[in-house]
Amino acid sequence: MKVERPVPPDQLVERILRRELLSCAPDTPILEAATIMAEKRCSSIVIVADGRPMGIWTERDALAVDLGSPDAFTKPIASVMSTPIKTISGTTTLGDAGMRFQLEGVRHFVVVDDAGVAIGIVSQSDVILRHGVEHFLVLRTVRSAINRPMVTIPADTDLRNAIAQLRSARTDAAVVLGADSDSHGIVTERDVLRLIAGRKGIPATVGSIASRPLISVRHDDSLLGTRNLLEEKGIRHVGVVDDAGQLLGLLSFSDILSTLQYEYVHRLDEALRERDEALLRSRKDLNLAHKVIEASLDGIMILDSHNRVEFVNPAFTHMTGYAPEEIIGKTPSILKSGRHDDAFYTHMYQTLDKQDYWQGEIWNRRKNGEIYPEWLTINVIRDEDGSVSQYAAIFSDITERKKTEERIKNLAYFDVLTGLPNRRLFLDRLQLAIANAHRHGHLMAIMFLDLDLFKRINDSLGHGVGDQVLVETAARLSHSVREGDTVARLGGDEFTILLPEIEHLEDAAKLAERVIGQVKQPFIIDDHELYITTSIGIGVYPEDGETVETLIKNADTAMYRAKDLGRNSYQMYTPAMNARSFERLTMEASLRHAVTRGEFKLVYQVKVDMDTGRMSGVEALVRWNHPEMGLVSPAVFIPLAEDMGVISDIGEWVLREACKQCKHWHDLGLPPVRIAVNVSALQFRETKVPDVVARALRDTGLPPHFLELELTETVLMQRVDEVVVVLKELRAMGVRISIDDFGTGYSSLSYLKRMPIDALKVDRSFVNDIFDEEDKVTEEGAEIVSTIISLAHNLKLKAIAEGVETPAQAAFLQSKGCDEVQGFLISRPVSGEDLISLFDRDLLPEAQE
Ligand SMILES: Nc1nc2c(ncn2[C@@H]2O[C@@H]3COP(=O)(O)O[C@H]4[C@@H](O)[C@H](n5cnc6c(=O)[nH]c(N)nc65)O[C@@H]4COP(=O)(O)O[C@H]3[C@H]2O)c(=O)[nH]1
Repeated sequence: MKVERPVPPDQLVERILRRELLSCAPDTPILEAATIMAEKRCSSIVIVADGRPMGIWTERDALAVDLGSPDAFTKPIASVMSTPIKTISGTTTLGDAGMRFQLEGVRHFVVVDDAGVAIGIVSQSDVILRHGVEHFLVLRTVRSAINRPMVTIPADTDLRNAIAQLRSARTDAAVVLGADSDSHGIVTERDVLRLIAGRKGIPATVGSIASRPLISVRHDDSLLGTRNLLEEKGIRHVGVVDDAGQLLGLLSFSDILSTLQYEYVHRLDEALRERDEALLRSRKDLNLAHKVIEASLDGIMILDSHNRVEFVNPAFTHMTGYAPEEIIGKTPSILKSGRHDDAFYTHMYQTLDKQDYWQGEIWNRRKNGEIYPEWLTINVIRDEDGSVSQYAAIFSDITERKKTEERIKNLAYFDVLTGLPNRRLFLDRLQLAIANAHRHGHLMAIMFLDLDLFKRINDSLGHGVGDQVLVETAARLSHSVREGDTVARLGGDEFTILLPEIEHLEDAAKLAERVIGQVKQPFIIDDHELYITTSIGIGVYPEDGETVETLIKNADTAMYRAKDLGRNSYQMYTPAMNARSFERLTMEASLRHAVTRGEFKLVYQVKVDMDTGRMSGVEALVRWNHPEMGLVSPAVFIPLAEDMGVISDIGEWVLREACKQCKHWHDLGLPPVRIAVNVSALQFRETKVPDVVARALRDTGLPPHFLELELTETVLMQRVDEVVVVLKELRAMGVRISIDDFGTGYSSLSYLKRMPIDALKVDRSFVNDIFDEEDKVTEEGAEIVSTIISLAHNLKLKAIAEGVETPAQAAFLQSKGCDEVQGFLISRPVSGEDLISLFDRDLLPEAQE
């Protein structure tokens, strides 16, 4: 009995069958069949006709042969074989085979192939012993395996009688009793078979064929040792003796098997139950996996080992546009976008080969031709033997993600409104340009640009128009520069130009002139014709700074210098400028406290009635008397105050002070005069002007019709309807309204008509342009002034000219019907005290002459 290496229960019977099948034809004489079996020490022979097993004849059947009848040995085996024969397919698993042995109560199956041809035999012991029994046998004693009564036959018993006893006891062996225990022997079915095969005549008593001595083991020996003994001796039975050496019974190999059988069947049941549970589990798992794959938002594609599509899920179809039937059986190359070269795919397959895994971004093509990016993961699925069985590809469409990334990148480096590089990108490029210039020893330059009075456009025409101006400016700047130069927007109306390489300083200056010329061209936006100018500061590497910070600071300073010097121009940086910007900083700090510290004062400039030559009114002009800097011009600090958000405080102080002064003149008994106060556009927007005015009038006691507010044109074009309401309110109080600097803004006739105003003030730049340097009337200057005057009259408004410096200008204005004039010709702005001397006098120069 050979115990083989344990074989798993899902292995097939064909792996363990014994292929030397003892077989014979149906007409084989019993004698011959018995001889074959005895020689081969085999317990059965299969009777085969045309290759098919018909029946079986076993050692047990040999007991049925009538040994007394000589014909019995020559009878054909077919007449005594057991039939039908039980067969089992070679592809049955050992687990299932074990079950069949148990259920059908047989000890052998003839193994057949698919065509039913006998290919071998398998016994129950073959199956059981393949399952690894040592650990079990070692624990059991011999006594526990004895499960049937011992048959004993005295040695002198007639042989045929003895065989009959074996048959009736349904046992394969019996103890042949000798005179004492040492002379006991054993007789088995095999002995009977040998007798038939021997053809030597039949002995009379069983004692003559018994094998002696009867090999015995002790009752408490382990079954494993006994099994080994049986194997070693090549026998199938042993006697079992107790401690006293008394024979207790016979133990056969099949007894050991029966003992094992219970355990085996138990284990088999357990294995089967486990298998069923595992099957159920895996069926559930499969079901779950199927549902997950179907519902997955990721596209899933399974390819066979030849790279042909086996399966795709609905998400695949959704993303690629290919229905399963359109792609199954094809290779995935149908999805190729053409964006990747062969090297890309080669690398992918090499990685898959090496690592069984590839992940990355890939561009594919949908059925509609659209190319899209996907994030793809491919896993190689291998068989147990390691060969590739499938590829599983899982992917998601990352079009949106890529767009977002792109947007984020753009947001990080580009200005959303104009599409120009933003501050960060500009700084990156500047850093690079400095390094390059340093390495190659060449010059480079940056320009800082700021649109002059851009705030006015925003304030008057709204941010929509302002934005369009910025976009158009960006385009003009981009067209003005060379390839390789960078135009960037730093924010608001601030732009920069980076010239990474210039030969001479003049190159930068020339570009600045070109840019100024470009920006000066009219902007046509939403029916508005806008005239814009720009101030530019230039910083050159290495003269004006060798680091990003100093270059930027100095170009910025140069730009402010350009603005201070009258805008619409450029300035190259000079070290002296830094002193100025320092000045600006100090000025900002002091301006915050100027009102509370009482550093402001008002001066007054008269307006003269052209018809009478008498004072018709007075304009209050603010002055800042800075403790260190001295008198600072409002043209400098008013824009600063607007930027800093302190204009309304200053404005309110001016208003109260002016009203107080005017009331004071009245109280002095001087001829009652009207006082005009400037209100900045920002102040107009930020405060409730009628409330502030009402408070100032009430607190000072000045009657409202002696107060006039001078508003700039830009005020009129803020939210028009609201402005009209406020102006009407002021007019209803009795306050007069005039429009200052008329002609420099963008007011249209239709707006003007709707505005409740009293006068237009012709800007002094136009008055200045009436005559050229040789005192000749200029066509254009004269024309503009005449037009404004007639416009005012057409609208039933007074026309007032400011900045009148010469008698000729005054005469011209008078000839055009201008109602009032104001200017150095008549009087510079003077203190409230000094103004007293101007009352009640003819102030026009002709009258003086
Ligand atoms: N070249 C020349 N200039 C003349 C002549 N006659 C008068 N001026 C100047 O022209 C400016 C007239 O005031 P504006 O156009 O309202 O222009 C004012 C006004 O817009 C603003 N401003 C002055 N005071 C105030 C104020 O109290 N509040 C507000 N919001 N702005 C003020 O500052 C601007 C400048 O004021 P100022 O420096 O006082 O300058 C004054 C005045 O000194 C002349 O014949 N020739």
